[in-house]
Amino acid sequence: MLDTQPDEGYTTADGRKIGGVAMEMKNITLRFGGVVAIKDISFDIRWGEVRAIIGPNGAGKSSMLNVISGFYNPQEGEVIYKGYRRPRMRPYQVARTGIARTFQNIALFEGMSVLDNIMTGRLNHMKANIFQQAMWWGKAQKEEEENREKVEKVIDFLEIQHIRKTPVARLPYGLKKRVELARALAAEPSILLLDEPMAGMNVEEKEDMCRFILDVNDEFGTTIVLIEHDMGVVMDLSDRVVVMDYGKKIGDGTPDEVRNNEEVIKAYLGVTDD
Ligand SMILES: Nc1ncnc2c1ncn2[C@@H]1O[C@H](COP(=O)(O)OP(=O)(O)OP(=O)(O)O)[C@@H](O)[C@H]1O
Repeated sequence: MLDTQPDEGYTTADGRKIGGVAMEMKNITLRFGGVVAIKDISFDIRWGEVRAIIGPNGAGKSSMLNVISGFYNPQEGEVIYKGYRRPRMRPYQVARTGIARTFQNIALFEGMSVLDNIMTGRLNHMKANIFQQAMWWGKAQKEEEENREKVEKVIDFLEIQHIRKTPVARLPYGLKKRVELARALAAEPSILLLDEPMAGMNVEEKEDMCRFILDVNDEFGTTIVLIEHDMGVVMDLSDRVVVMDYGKKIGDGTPDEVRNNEEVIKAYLGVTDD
């Protein structure tokens, strides 16, 4: 059943067109035993948007990303995706609906090359069965070529040609994070979820990552939902920001609106009276 009507979206201050609602989180509550990680939170994500989720440690941000990616199913509330209520799904099923993610702690195959790691991002696009793959028959061969082509495009885009054969274990932290982004992008997602993409990076690595995130959004029109602690980064990158605190939503709006929200200032930005 259609729960949301498509609407026109809006135009950002810098002239980018943001589309209608892609996903709506409606009254989401998520509990772990006695701990309420998310309390009755609602917000939406629009096509083409860079949407940030911020908040202090333990606010429930990762839990929210895990609800979006299907890793957790909330006890209460609904996820409306593309106008339809999403049934309970497992993460791989959600991935097939065009949602890819990166993790707070890098989750790559350390012993495998960069190229092979990124190829695993194409798994959802592989349809040929094992027998066809083993025999290298038509369909499997064509599929393999297509997958390689897509992966090479991502490698070029993220400027990691020089390390394509390097085992991930040998890479510095910033490049590992970029490879993780590459693997998520190889899935050609409509919505990309980034859990603290800049965490642990030095200034230069952060600048690179910011540029790549904006380029992905611009070039492929990918909708991006990101959790980030660096407020400068959040304010620079995001079109709209959801602010969480102790599992509740305490703010939602443009970076400027959020920056000037009294509750947010008190709870999160920690501005003192002097
Ligand atoms: N798998 C789990 N089992 C039990 N409690 C959990 C689980 N995952 C999260 N929590 C609890 O839910 C609350 C929200 O945690 P969550 O990791 O979502 O917060 P966060 O805002 O992402 O924090 P951080 O910024 O530190 O990553 C915390 O109290 C946390 O201890």
